[in-house]
Amino acid sequence: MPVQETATEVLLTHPANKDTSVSILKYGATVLSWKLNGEEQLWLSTAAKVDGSKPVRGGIPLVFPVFGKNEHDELLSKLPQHGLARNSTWEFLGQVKDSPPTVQFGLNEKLANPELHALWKERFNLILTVELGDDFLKTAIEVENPSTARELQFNWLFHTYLRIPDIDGTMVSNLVGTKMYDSLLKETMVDKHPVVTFHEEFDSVYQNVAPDRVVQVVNQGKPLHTVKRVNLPDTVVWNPWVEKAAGMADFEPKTGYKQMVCIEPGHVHELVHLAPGEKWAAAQILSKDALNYQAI
Ligand SMILES: O=P(O)(O)OC[C@H]1O[C@H](O)[C@H](O)[C@@H](O)[C@@H]1O
Repeated sequence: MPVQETATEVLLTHPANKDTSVSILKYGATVLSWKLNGEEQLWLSTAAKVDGSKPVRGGIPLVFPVFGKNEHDELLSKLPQHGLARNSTWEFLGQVKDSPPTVQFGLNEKLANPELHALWKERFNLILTVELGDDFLKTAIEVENPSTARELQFNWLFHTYLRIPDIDGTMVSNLVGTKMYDSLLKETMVDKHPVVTFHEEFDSVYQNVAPDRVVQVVNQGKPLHTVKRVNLPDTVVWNPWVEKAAGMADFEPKTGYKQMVCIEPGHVHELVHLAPGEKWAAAQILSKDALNYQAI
């Protein structure tokens, strides 16, 4: 059975390879696991809540309509960090394609977590499409503004926790020369490092990354993850390191920061402005490609 649904999750198995699968929690429409030929590609905290009591720590949480905390926008500033999509239960819309197996989930203002929607009373229709290829995982989002009168303003981001063997010896490529906002220093600069490496907490928003730049996570010279973006200009890179991991109750094991790096394609530096009746679409594609140094 390529698609199995339980009360809380949807599991897709590739018809040509039973060891390639993806599981999605209806809460947050959060991808919890993506196995490629039996090998897990995503990091999920062993203390992650999957009972709907809080957003999932790991996998691919969905960030909408605000990334981080917005201090300026009159409407968005009332929402908690990262908005309401990751803490709302989405509707499973079913399978839309057999090959590769593809499913959809939907969220709108009626289904959204009512306490959070009360803080941001906009109308919206979201459709998440998850496609399990034999060598890739594609997550695509469509946002519709159903209002006939009001513009919809939002951020979107796929908060992807990638699994790595060790943060030492791991680097992230193809971001050199890109303007970045260092969220820890609260400074904007151009990253001149040929690759990103990790020695302490790292939290930066790379802005307007050229659309053809393919971000790769490389460990000991071996390309582990390739992240492609469709209509997502920004990329957040995050590793919490020792102290931040220690401060998160749902982050376990505490040494787990060594086994993960978040590469988060999004539209977060600026808001998307969506006119009444209009749609906006974007996607992330994860794969394991050969090394491709586009910029050093
Ligand atoms: O703890 P959360 O609300 O899930 O946020 C986790 C992280 O998300 C993003 O990567 C931000 O850039 C970080 O500043 C934040 O700490």
